Amino acid sequence: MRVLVAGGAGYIGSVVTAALLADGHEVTVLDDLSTGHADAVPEGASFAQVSLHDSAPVLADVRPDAVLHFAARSLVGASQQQPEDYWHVNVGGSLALLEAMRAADCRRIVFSSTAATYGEPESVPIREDAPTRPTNTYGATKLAVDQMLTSYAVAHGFAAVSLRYFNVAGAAYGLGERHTTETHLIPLALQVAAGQRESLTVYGEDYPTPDGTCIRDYVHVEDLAEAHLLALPAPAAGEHRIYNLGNGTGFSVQEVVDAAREVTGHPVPVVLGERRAGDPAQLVASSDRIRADLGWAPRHTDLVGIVRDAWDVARAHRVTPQA
Ligand SMILES: NC(=O)c1ccc[n+]([C@@H]2O[C@H](COP(=O)([O-])OP(=O)(O)OC[C@H]3O[C@@H](n4cnc5c(N)ncnc54)[C@H](O)[C@@H]3O)[C@@H](O)[C@H]2O)c1
Ligand SMILES: O=c1ccn([C@@H]2O[C@H](COP(=O)(O)OP(=O)(O)O[C@H]3O[C@H](CO)[C@H](O)[C@H](O)[C@H]3O)[C@@H](O)[C@H]2O)c(=O)[nH]1
Repeated sequence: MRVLVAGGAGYIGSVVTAALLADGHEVTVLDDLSTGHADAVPEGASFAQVSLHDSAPVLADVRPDAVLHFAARSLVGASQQQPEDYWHVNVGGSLALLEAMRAADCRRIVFSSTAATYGEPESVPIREDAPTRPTNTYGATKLAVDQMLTSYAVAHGFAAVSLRYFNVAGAAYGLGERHTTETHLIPLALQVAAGQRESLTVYGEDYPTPDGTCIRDYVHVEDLAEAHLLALPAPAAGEHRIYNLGNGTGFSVQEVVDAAREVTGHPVPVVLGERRAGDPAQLVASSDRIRADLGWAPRHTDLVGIVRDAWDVARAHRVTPQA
């Protein structure tokens, strides 16, 4: 297929671009480099430094068979401070992209949705038929795009898949997480291990979990890439599917810190902090639907292995020069 990857210079988009190329697809990356890196675009992909809002000429020129849409603002805290930026990029940008697709007669799309569309869960593991009650603007904007896709499928014959990622982690194809503003637990713990930060603040130790710290579902980015390859041809015209993507197992913040110590062999000093607003005690996905429909099965489910892959690539990028 000829595929356009919006946001392919970012963490997940670059890994999926590499997987698409390895699978024999022709790839054009569209990215404004607002949080991505030009050198993350894998060799073999064409690159257009263009915003979602100005994507029409690129779509008209490339005439892709399908679009994979990763481009977004995705910091939960910032979404509460600057909601306008999140509605503009995530919703306005996605609408511009869908209209550019329609004009170029491309109606197949896989979209990066999120566990944040569910909000505080009533029960875990979380299934796709759970209520969607986002507790922050980021989750609300992603849910709005999911709904946009449903209506484009019904009205305009789009074949669409929303993949609701839980906590994406690890590295593949030499590509890992390199966010200038890093808020995610695993890269932060590894920066502490590398001596780039003094300590890691653990946001709360009094949750109703076995060790008192929050439990999350860390899914390896390589397993996520595999899910995109399976999802791409799956829906028929007029169909919008929604799939959760998680590891199936939850790990606590304390277990992540222990894994970071084990993998790196360095101390990871920890400071106990307040709970972070809006953090549910436990978020774990049921990925039964994508397993049943598409035969997806995560292969890199071991936490130490996930942390090791992240560490190896971070070191190779000299993000952790002391290591
Ligand atoms: N990392 C996670 O754990 C996680 C979890 C759930 C969902 N997601 C979603 O997955 C997607 C990828 O996440 P990531 O961690 O790789 O983020 P990232 O910031 O590394 O990648 C996003 C990419 O989109 C680009 N971009 C942003 N706005 C753009 C615009 N207006 N026009 C063109 N390009 C634009 C950025 O430059 C960047 O390269 C996002 O949509 C995010 O919301 C991520
Ligand atoms: O310095 C830190 C950073 C994180 N945490 C804790 O570690 C866990 C994981 O936090 P992350 O920030 O790495 O990830 P989140 O679970 O907050 O966010 C993830 O899930 C969200 C849905 O709730 C969104 O989908 C988001 O994009 C995705 O990264 C949380 O319990 C958090 O409180 C700490 O204790 N200290």
